[in-house]
Amino acid sequence: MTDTRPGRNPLDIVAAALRAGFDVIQVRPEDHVTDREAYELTVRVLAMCRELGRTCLVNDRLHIALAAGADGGHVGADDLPVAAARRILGPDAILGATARDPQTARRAVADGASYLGVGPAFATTTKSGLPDAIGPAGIRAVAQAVSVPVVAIGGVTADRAGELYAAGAHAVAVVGAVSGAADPFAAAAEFVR
Ligand SMILES: Cc1ncc(COP(=O)(O)OP(=O)(O)O)c(N)n1
Ligand SMILES: Cc1nc(C(=O)O)sc1CCOP(=O)(O)O
Ligand SMILES: [Mg+2]
Repeated sequence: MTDTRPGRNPLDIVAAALRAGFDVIQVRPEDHVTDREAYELTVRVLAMCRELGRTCLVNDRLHIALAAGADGGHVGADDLPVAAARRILGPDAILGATARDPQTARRAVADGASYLGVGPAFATTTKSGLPDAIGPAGIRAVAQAVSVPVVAIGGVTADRAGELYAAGAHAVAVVGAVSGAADPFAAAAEFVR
């Protein structure tokens, strides 16, 4: 996931992550990023993904996903409802939804989510206001409740990703462990390894 916090260079990090073998990039423009900036970032990330046959999603701002021609988007509890997001993106787009418990997860899938972002797996400093970490057990509870892929998110490091896969995660999503690394390519490669 892109890191648009001040002082970060999201495009360089995305390039390193793609070079290391990441399959999916989610463009996640934070609130201070204008729509114009978010669109321009998405267009550039999408071009990098297309060149390598990887997938590009846009968080929250589905109009930008559509305008740029991205592969889909992601919504959470404060965003458009999943069913509305599905109507906007159409039947074939990838649509992720945040779910922290089995009941929310089942509802999101019924409303059209094609994968679920589940967390926070572990404590994170990247996003504030989150509930307590749910750990591998929380990931497992959701993974057992649905048949769509579960993406574990929140405080994920390469060292701890294995616990999440063992709990049923199909993938992990990461910001800080790659973006904040001294060598983002090496950090991303460690995840892939
Ligand atoms: C893969 C994935 N999982 C969860 C989220 C979080 O979405 P949300 O709860 O809407 O919070 P923001 O990312 O919008 O701040 C995500 N983006 N991606
Ligand atoms: C954006 C986001 N959403 C979360 C959730 O639990 O919904 S955790 C999170 C932050 C992910 O960043 P990092 O890999 O640096 O912890
Ligand atoms: Mg959101």
